[in-house]
Amino acid sequence: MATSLKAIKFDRNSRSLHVLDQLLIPFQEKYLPIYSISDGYAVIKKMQVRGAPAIAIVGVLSIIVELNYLLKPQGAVVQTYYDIADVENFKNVLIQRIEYLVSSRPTAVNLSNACKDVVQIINHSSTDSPNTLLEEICKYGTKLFDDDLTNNYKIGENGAKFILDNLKQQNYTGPFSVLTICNTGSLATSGHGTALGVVRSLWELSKANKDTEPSTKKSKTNDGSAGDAWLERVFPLETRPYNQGSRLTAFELVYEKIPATLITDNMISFLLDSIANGRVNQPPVKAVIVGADRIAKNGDTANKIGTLQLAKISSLYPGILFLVAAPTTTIDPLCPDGSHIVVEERPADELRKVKGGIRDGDSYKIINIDVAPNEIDVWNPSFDVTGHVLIHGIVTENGVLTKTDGQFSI
Ligand SMILES: CSC[C@H]1O[C@H](OP(=O)(O)O)[C@H](O)[C@@H]1O
Repeated sequence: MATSLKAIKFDRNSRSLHVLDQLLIPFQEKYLPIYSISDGYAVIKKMQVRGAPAIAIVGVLSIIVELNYLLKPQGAVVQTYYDIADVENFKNVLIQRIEYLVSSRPTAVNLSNACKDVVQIINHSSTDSPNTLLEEICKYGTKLFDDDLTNNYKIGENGAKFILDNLKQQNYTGPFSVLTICNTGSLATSGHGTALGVVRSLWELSKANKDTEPSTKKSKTNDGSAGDAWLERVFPLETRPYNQGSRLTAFELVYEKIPATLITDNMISFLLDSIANGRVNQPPVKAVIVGADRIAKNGDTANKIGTLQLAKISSLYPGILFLVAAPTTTIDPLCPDGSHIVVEERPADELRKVKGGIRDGDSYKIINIDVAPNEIDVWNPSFDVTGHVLIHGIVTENGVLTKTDGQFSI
């Protein structure tokens, strides 16, 4: 299978949108055309597209492709939602369809923030021309896409330097490992990633420490002096029940040739114990880097289910940084703390069944298999909320937020 890592393909001339069906990764690479807000809702709801930044981008681009088609002669004939001749009706119906889009996944704030921005554009636009409104929304959507990629590289560098600087302050030298959960890479964003973007940048930045003699070290930490530690291995968690870790993050790490060892979500404690007592001969874990779907004003963070457990366990091991990596668009200043975050619950069958691939020649056939009795009740929260007390830093494109007297000032 090709190793394309682009989750989203948007042609800015034709304004056509295609998304990678992530339910099929790593077994098949298939791009799905998106023609409308309804298509955007469907791929986000089904998690064919997932990742807080990616769903915001696809959401806004689906608005653009809907309007772009609707405002063409052939589109006007088949559309059934809008009365283009009545601008107020047009705007009101468009806002209603955007509100429907936001309901696809309630926890990640990026989608609702981006859609709020588009509604602002609609409500404050001075134009009565749907075509002019389309151009205004298109300008916003392409900037959202471009800014996400730019921000991810900044997040990556800020996080990598923070980790290396922290290790230098600990006088730690040599190889180290990191843990991560879910998928927060190119498949969850416009590219590079957030937490996995920190891993990518850490791999590049610290490689210099591994490859050169102390006297000629090139890698720089925040204080500008050469660092003496380097990333040796990544431990991605499988991340049941959707398996973003085993299917998506493992795929990205193999693609990047970054050494990685996949573990199940229930191996965290034994891995950390086994490294500490020498049962497992791997470099010590010195950082846990996770993504975010919504960061409250006090730093409490909603992220993939399993993140809270990872934070609690790693807090028992001295010297392990627990970092959240996310663009500032994931911060919700209107949410005072984690108790106010709505946690999406997903369909029971996503836990009772597992999707996998059966080799079929040089390709795979996708199958669903039952892994639990159909009659069993299921609780399937897609996220959990990690208290700010367990978080050492929040890595953003503007720098790393840290606590003073135990409190974040966001
Ligand atoms: C940079 S992705 C942020 C966030 O989104 C993922 O959730 P999902 O796969 O359900 O969309 C996961 O929680 C990531 O940490």
